Amino acid sequence: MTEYLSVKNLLIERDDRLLFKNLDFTLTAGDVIQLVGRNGSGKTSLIRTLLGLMPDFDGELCWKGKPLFQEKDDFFNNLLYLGHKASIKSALTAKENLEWLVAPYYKVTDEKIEQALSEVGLRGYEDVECHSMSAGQNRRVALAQLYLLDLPVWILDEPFTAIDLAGVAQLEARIAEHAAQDGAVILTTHHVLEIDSVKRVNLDDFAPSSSASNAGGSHGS
Ligand SMILES: Nc1ncnc2c1ncn2[C@@H]1O[C@H](COP(=O)(O)OP(=O)(O)OP(=O)(O)O)[C@@H](O)[C@H]1O
Repeated sequence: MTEYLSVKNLLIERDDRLLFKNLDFTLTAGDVIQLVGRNGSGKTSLIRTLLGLMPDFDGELCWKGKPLFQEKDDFFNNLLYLGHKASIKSALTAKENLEWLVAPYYKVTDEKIEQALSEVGLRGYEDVECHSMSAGQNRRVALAQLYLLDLPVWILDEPFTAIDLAGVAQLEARIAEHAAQDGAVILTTHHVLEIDSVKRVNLDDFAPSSSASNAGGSHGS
């Protein structure tokens, strides 16, 4: 099984305030890791650190066993990242947004985009400008990337935001399907996920006052 990411003895501070320390986990093919923790515990900060956007940290981050930032081209070539904002341009149509979002990877056909939009419940919305769609529909346009891009590692920050119950169930099914096909997923959400064998990493366990953090850490599943 490919070991994609490993996080060893990670410590992150923001504005001189310790968020967590002694954090350890690995992301292997087939894994779904749910980052949990109270508001402000550092879930997004951890994701930003993995993406290289917060370079001040202590600890070791590896991609396929080698230092992550030496391997960042391979990492980014294998990564689908969806941030907690949907990253949708309101002046563009659903189809134009998806063309723009997948352009760094490859050119997709209109048919593939239509299929992906149909998967997220937006059949017939291809040529609708996103400013005239709801928040949940905008999120669904972004989520259509999960049906378009063939990338093994997904990092999804609050992907369920604004999504209705049926959409949540469908997204959970897509995540489980990806993992079953040897993909790997890290996501943040406050939802209780209906996905078998999801591993939970609770950042509260690694917060400064926590005994796990002081004792060297562990992660639950
Ligand atoms: N833009 C920022 N500049 C400085 N500090 C920030 C910024 N955003 C967040 N922080 C600090 O970093 C800490 C961690 O924030 P982060 O967004 O990583 O938490 P989170 O676990 O993702 O929270 P939530 O569950 O509310 O999304 C917060 O307690 C906050 O004090």
